[in-house]
This record gives sequence, C-alpha cells and structure tokens, in this order.
Amino acid sequence: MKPVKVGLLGLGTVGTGVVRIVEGHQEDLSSQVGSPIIIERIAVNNLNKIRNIEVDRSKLTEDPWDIIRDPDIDVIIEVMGGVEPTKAYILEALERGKHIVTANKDLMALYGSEILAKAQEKQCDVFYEASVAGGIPIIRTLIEGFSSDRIMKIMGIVNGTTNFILSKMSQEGASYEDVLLEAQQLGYAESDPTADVEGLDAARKMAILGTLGFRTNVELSDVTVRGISAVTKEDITYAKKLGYEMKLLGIADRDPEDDEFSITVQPTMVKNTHPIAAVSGVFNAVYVYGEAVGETMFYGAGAGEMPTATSIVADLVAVIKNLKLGVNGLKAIVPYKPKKLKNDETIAYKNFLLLHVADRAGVLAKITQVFAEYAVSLESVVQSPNANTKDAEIIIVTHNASKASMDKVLKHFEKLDVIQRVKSVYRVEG
Ligand SMILES: NC(=O)C1=CN([C@@H]2O[C@H](COP(=O)(O)OP(=O)(O)OC[C@H]3O[C@@H](n4cnc5c(N)ncnc54)[C@H](OP(=O)(O)O)[C@@H]3O)[C@@H](O)[C@H]2O)C=CC1
Ligand SMILES: N[C@@H](CC=O)C(=O)O
Repeated sequence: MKPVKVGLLGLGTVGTGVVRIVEGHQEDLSSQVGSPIIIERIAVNNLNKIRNIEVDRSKLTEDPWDIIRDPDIDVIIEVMGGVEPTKAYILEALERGKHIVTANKDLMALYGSEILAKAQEKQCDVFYEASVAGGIPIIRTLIEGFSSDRIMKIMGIVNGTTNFILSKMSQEGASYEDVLLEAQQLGYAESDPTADVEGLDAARKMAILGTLGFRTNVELSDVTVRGISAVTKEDITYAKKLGYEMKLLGIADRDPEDDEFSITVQPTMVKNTHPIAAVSGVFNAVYVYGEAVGETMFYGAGAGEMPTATSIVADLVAVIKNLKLGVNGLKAIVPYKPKKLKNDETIAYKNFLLLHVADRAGVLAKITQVFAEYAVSLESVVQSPNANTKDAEIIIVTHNASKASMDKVLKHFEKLDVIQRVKSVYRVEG
C-alpha cells in the first residue's frame, strides 16, 4: 500500500492537533482509506521555536515553497492562516495537482470562488470544513445533507472567542479584558484578536455559510458587521432581566417570496427559551431552518486544537477516499442564483434600546411619539427610575422595524433634549 504523503503548512494550535490525530488515530485512519498517511513535511515560521509536540525536526522547513514544489506530496493541509502569501501557495499547489484541506476562513470568504474554480479546472479537491464552527461538520451538512431543501435561515454562534467572553461576563461577572486574555491563552483567538471581537471572523464564516445555504455568491462586503467590544456588563444585566442572553449572532435570512436575503453579525439579545441562548463558553451552534426540514441545530466546540483538527483530518480522509476512487468531491459549489440583497428599507428585526433620561417626568410620551412618527411599534417600554434623583433608564423593545426607520428614530433622538444618551441598541431575536 503506497502511503499518502501530506504537506502541513503550520504547526500552531490547529497544526499540532492535526499531527496528534494523524499519529494517534493512524491505524483507524489508514484502515478507512486503505493506506498509511504520512505527514511528510511541515512548514513553520520559526524553526527554533519550542513546540508542545515532538516532531522529527528534519521534516520542518521555514519555506512553504519546499512543500508546494515537492512532487511526492499529494495533499496540502493549510493551517498557517492569513490571506497572502497563503493564497499564492494554495493556487500553486492546485496548479500542480495537489489537493487542499484548509481551516482558513479569511481566505475562503474572500477568494473561495477563485480557489474553487481553480480546483475544478485542475480536478482537485478543496475542503474547508474547519473554517466554520471548528469541530461542527456544518459545511458538509449544508452541501450534502440539505441539498434537497431550500434553506431560509441560518443563525449561528460561529465565533468561540466571543461566546467564551460573553458567557464568562454573563455567568461570572468577569471583565472583558481578563476573559479575552484567557481565550488567547487557550488558543481560541486569532493571532490578531480584533478579528474575533470586532465580528470580522464571524462575518467571514457567515459569508461562507450564506454562500452554501442560499447557493449564491455572498461576499464579505454583503455582511453587516458589529463586534462585542462595546457590550457592557450593564447591557448583559438588562438582557437577563428581560429574559434574554447576549450573543454575537450571525443571522442570514431570506424572503420566501423573492429570495432577497440579508446577513448580519452583531451582538444580539436572544430569548432565553431559544436553544441557541443556552450555548455557552467556546461552544458554537448553527441553527438552520429549511423549508422542508423545518428547524435543525448543530452544536459543538467552535475553536481549539483538537475539535478543529478533527474537521481537518475528516477532510483529509475525504480527499484520500476521492483520490482512490479517482473522483473529486465537494469541490464544485458553483453559486448559481443571482444575488438579491435586502436594503435598509427591507431588512427588519426587533430592537432593544437602553436610553438615559435626565428628567423622567413626561418623557415616555415624547419618546413613544418619535417611534410612532416613523411607524415603529413597540413591544414593551419599561422605566427604571433612580430612587434619589429625577433621572432614569428607559428600556424599550420594538416589534420588527426596518433598519431605515430605526436609523430615523435614532437620528431624531439626537435632537430630543429629554434624552441625555442612547446607551445601547441591540438586535433582538425570538
Ligand atoms: N485556533 C483555532 O481554534 C482555529 C483556527 N482556525 C484557523 O486555522 C488557521 C491556523 O490557526 P492556529 O493554528 O490557531 O494559528 P497559530 O498562530 O497557532 O499557528 C500558525 C502556524 O503557522 C505557522 N506560520 C505562520 N506564518 C507562516 C509562514 N509565513 N511560513 C511558514 N509557517 C508559518 C506558524 O509558525 P510558528 O509556529 O513557527 O510561529 C504556526 O505554526 C487559521 O487560518 C485560523 O483562522 C480555524 C478554526 C479554529
Ligand atoms: N478565533 C476563532 C477560531 C475558530 O475559528 C474563534 O474564536 O472561533
């Protein structure tokens, strides 16, 4: 049995997990694919770095081109991250007929269609299961499991770092900065955690899920993004009081009538009876609503060494099985529907607002009048007065309102002298 030779780009958190699984499960893996799997070469940034795994040092190189150009290597696993030069490595590897497994959502969200087109031209596989929701096999589920259905809504906690932070802030009252540091130490966060906390990592993942779910070409710029860095303990406390959990939620939904869709990533107050509200820590969950199947939900660890490596090695197994059969697998997801994005007039959802007023006398009438002027109806209005002074917090939940109308309301509030400050505005789900 000729061994299958793998070139690994990156030996950080995920790369280390890949080596552990390929070595630790070798017997089981080789019996599934009918040949031994050998990690032949590994590219790293720094040969002298101390690693928490023992590897044969003669396999290491600081030059990924050594691996890309090696004719003996059949499959490249890319877990070094980044867009350039990683894209150049992957395109050249495909040009040379090598199959690709990657965890790189930055790359797939921006250049997925170019990479998949090259794979198709070269009859190669490009699998990227680990790029969304770590250990949850959501990409294969959307491509294969739901190929028969029309997906109407995908709602996901798809960033482990931010869910870890929000959960610890909510459950333990921990500080944002302390938990972010802990998430970095545990290997959940990106090398630059701004991508996690500002929602960009989740937006990349939602662009990938939207493309697969709605079978159209969703670009990163189609996703509206807002991160969690401005979420306060006070917001979380009010959310809880009203029966919600604060989550960084990606929501992709489309209209059954005209297929218009929107995708947003933003801190969202989720009704605590919704199963996604109970997903905490580094766990991710993706809720998928299909016209025929109805509600489904997929749950598991969204980041970290071993869960992410599980998806990578499962992709590797799929590549090798295809190699043996002389076929390609999931490669050709060619988006075929014209893209119809919702605009500010047609995107609508419920909103939570926390306002601070200096003098609560007569203020509710003035505030509700503004909502009425822009045809935004209200689900609830609660006043939380300060016992010793005249000021108060006003907590409002709207019914579904268009983004355009809400923008007008907020603009109007800037001129309304009774409102001292709009402290927070969040999307509400459920
Ligand atoms: N961490 C996670 O939980 C998840 C990560 N991902 C994705 O997986 C990928 C890897 O993430 P992660 O393992 O956390 O990242 P790390 O930063 O832990 O590891 C990156 C690895 O790539 C190597 N590397 C970086 N640049 C180069 C280069 N120019 N040439 C050669 N080697 C290079 C580094 O070398 P050295 O060790 O010498 O510094 C390191 O071994 C990213 O795309 C990430 O977004 C996806 C899902 C979950
Ligand atoms: N930084 C990411 C890692 C996995 O994609 C996350 O926290 O989810």
